[in-house]
Amino acid sequence: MVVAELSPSYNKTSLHSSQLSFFSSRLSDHRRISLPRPQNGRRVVCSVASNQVQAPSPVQTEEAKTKGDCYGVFCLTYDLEADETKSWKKLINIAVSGAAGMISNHLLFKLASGEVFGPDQPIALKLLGSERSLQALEGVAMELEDSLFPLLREVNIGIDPYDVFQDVEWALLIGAKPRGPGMERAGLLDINGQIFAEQGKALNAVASRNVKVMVVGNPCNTNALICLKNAPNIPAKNFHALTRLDENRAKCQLALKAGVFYDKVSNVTIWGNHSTTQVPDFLNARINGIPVKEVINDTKWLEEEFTEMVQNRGGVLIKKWGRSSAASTAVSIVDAIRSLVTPTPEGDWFSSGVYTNGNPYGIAEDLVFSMPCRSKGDGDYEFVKDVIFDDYLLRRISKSEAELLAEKRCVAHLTGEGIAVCDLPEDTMLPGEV
Ligand SMILES: NC(=O)C1=CN([C@@H]2O[C@H](COP(=O)(O)OP(=O)(O)OC[C@H]3O[C@@H](n4cnc5c(N)ncnc54)[C@H](OP(=O)(O)O)[C@@H]3O)[C@@H](O)[C@H]2O)C=CC1
Ligand SMILES: O=C([O-])CC(=O)C(=O)O
Repeated sequence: MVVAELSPSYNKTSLHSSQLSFFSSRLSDHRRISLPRPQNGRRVVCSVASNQVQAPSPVQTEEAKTKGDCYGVFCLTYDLEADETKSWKKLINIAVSGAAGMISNHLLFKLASGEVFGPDQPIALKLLGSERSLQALEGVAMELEDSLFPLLREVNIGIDPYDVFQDVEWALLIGAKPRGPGMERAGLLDINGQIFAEQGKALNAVASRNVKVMVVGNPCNTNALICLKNAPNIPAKNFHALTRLDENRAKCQLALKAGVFYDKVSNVTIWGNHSTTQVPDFLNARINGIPVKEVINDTKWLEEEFTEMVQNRGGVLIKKWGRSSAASTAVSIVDAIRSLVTPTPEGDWFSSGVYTNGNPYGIAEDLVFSMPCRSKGDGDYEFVKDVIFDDYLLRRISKSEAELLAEKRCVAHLTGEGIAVCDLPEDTMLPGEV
């Protein structure tokens, strides 16, 4: 009996799910919770169907028949085709790791509301946690249930990336160990690198072949590099390290200095690593379409105060707030995804940490480096060609490049490139560590 194998947390979730009778008649719902493999290796997949009136009849579909260890009502699958969802797009699967963490707590609700992928895009959320967070993940799933999001068609929680990443079209990799007091950057690179090596392998094995991967967990550039190296069957171009928060921070500071609202600031690139060596580019940035240096006639402020303010913004916020940026990070993940699924406005661009092979800027190949990108809105992107450089910008970019090359040597054991040599030029900080 499957029921006998289930943990108390399972029962709690299933009970709760049955309370979904408030769901409108239009919203036939189908949710799954995949729990860790029990000791005997049998996987439990539970789906919970909920409806109030005129519900489509539950049917034993092929999928249901193959569910194996399902029990009673959890084996039922509703026929979504029979539902009033014909004007909706095909459901997409989105995995989120660190789903019980602070950033996810903001992000998941934005994803489920339609704010990210649009009001006609139903989604399935696949939440990846760990033994320590499984119960918290159930709490997250309960809050998602209680929010009655029409577009949220499935929620699946699990701790095995090979289950959770099955067929995902987007993987938002947020979970990572925070750097604790006294921990060297090399130690963080190794611990988190192992998480991302494992997740890269899992994506390679079971995700959609064109999955787009957004790495948020720090140190995100090198984590993204490790992840893509462990996923050779997925195009390296599909991996991103989140530097959009840095871009947003830079836009805010430029707007403040110029006395304009921040929607007037465009063409802001963050170059390099998501660390204190990152380079917010004021040379190519524009305010009201005019080069920033013509609007803010204060090179010393731009080179020193502005640059350091952006580089250190995360740390200053932690000192005030007592925890790292979570809401604004979630907003920036939304921005980063939307920049890939909607066409970039004419003449503008966005920053993302992407694979350097084929870049037109002379940046060393085989790194994940933040650069200016443009998208047609098809999930893909291209490098921006019309950017200019001066000595200051090149010098700063080289410093961030050197840091990422050193980080790469430090994780060679995780990228299949031999023995790691960890000789970091200086123990640089994450933006939140300063
Ligand atoms: N790129 C960017 O711009 C930014 C990146 N970040 C980074 O995003 C990540 C997540 O931040 P946030 O959501 O605030 O963090 P939280 O601490 O709230 O959540 C992090 C999650 O990471 C998971 N985790 C994975 N491995 C470990 C481990 N060994 N020890 C502890 N937790 C682990 C935990 O989930 P579980 O137990 O389920 O695995 C935890 O819920 C961090 O790495 C942070 O530095 C933050 C802000 C900006
Ligand atoms: O260091 C952290 O965890 C937070 C971070 O990346 C940021 O605020 O940019």
